[in-house]
Amino acid sequence: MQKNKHNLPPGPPKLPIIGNMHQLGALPHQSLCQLAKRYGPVMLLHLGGVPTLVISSAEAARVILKVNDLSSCSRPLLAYARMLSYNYLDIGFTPYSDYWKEMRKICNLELFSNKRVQSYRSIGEEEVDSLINSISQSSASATPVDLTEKLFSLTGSVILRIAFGTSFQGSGFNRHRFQEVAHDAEAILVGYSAAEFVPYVGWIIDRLCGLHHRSERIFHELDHFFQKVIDNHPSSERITEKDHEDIIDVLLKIVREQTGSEAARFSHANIKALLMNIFLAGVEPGAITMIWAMAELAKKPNLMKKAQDEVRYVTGNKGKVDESDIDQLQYLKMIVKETLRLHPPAPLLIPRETISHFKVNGYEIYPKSRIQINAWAIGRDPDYWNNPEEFIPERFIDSSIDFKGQHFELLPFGSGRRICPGIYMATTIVELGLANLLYWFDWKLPEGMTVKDISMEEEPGISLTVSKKTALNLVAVKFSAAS
Ligand code: HEM
Repeated sequence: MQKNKHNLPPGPPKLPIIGNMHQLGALPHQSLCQLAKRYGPVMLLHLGGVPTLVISSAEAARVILKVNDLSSCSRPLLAYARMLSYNYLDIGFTPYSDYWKEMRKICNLELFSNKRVQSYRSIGEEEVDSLINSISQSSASATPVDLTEKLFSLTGSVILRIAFGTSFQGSGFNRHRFQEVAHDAEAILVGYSAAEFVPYVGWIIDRLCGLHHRSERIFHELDHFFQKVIDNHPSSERITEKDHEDIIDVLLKIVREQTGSEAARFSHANIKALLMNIFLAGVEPGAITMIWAMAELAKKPNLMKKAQDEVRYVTGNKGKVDESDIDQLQYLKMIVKETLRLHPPAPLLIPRETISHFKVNGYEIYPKSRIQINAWAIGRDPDYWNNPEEFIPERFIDSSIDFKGQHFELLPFGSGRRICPGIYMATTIVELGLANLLYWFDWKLPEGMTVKDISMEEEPGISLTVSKKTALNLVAVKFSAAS
């Protein structure tokens, strides 16, 4: 197929069968960033038999995600996404189609609108309160707090209540297993399976390596959980007895209200496919962002102090940071932006596939090309950022740059038609969580540790999201004016 194509982007020479797979390393976004220094910001690799364009500059990302948004807004059919998305009935992994447009409309209007996120507000506040209470207990005994565990628990509890109307106790998952399943499912979704990249025999390799079996196990575990929570949902008459609708209530209502030719178009399988996306997107990326932010601040106590002064000044002696304070926390918002610049939780976004032909940087991009945008590399590009490796929230003072998809040097949520629809929901919980951690406690390093000992290494492995490799343990000292 490549033979009749001309003026393709440059890229490293490939090996038979595996192509450039061996060059991805344990942290593909980092290896690809290095390769881009040699071959340029529009680079062509072969992952097994699949030609893949890797984009590593803000300008090339703009040409793809804005100028050619419609041409580049599909998704490739990933081998294991088929299973986990109920045969592409979801929104995140389904190719561009009328079905995707319908699902996206439901997300934008019904599930993640500002109004809907506001209606979840009390859940976020209650879960943050219980996080603060549990940290207070460790603080009383001066034992280090495992913030990694606590923050995954926070996002897990919030998403369980908002989406599934349940809690850890009711879900049948313990907190550890919940996080493990989310992580495994993400790795399976975009992990480089042999079925994907090795023609004809790839599926045999996956079976021999146990990947196929592992995927089936995760799928059945989640499917069982989704079915159970759907079955436990009240009938239409009883919804009004609840103080708020969760996402399953909203989706069941859509199923019930289908009429005429629409009837049965949207069924339990569609709901479960969407729940799969919400489960995966809702738990890991938010927790990862808060963990990196706290690690960066623990490394720079002067910045931590500045953020604490701000939140304590704005909150005064109310004894609680609530969402109405968050708009005034300008420095905290800069910290979140800076964290997402250096540590985008999905460093290569979600792969795209082109629908029609266009050009980038003079190279021809053909239909059905796979595209990976390296948001991690773009966030560290010295052409756009001064001292790009340094954590400097102040760089956003007097800057209009944000992460809502209009500034291509900062793309943690992607851009264009496929931009993350959960941005508002995600930033709401990240800002609320961080503001409370900074308000209620001073954070110290465990006995014998110095700032140099805080590891900023990333967890190796091929997955949709990349987290901090080691748990973040800090000692919480209750701030006296807050007690
Ligand atoms: C810090 C938190 C989050 C980050 C960094 C993040 C990042 C992303 C990225 C990079 C994409 C792909 C965008 C593209 O292809 O251009 C995406 C898509 C998506 N995100 Fe998020 N996300 C976050 C939180 C959430 C939350 C809380 C939800 C909902 C509960 C959510 C739901 C989705 C969905 C459904 C898609 C697929 C959209 C589509 O393909 O049309 N995300 N997200």
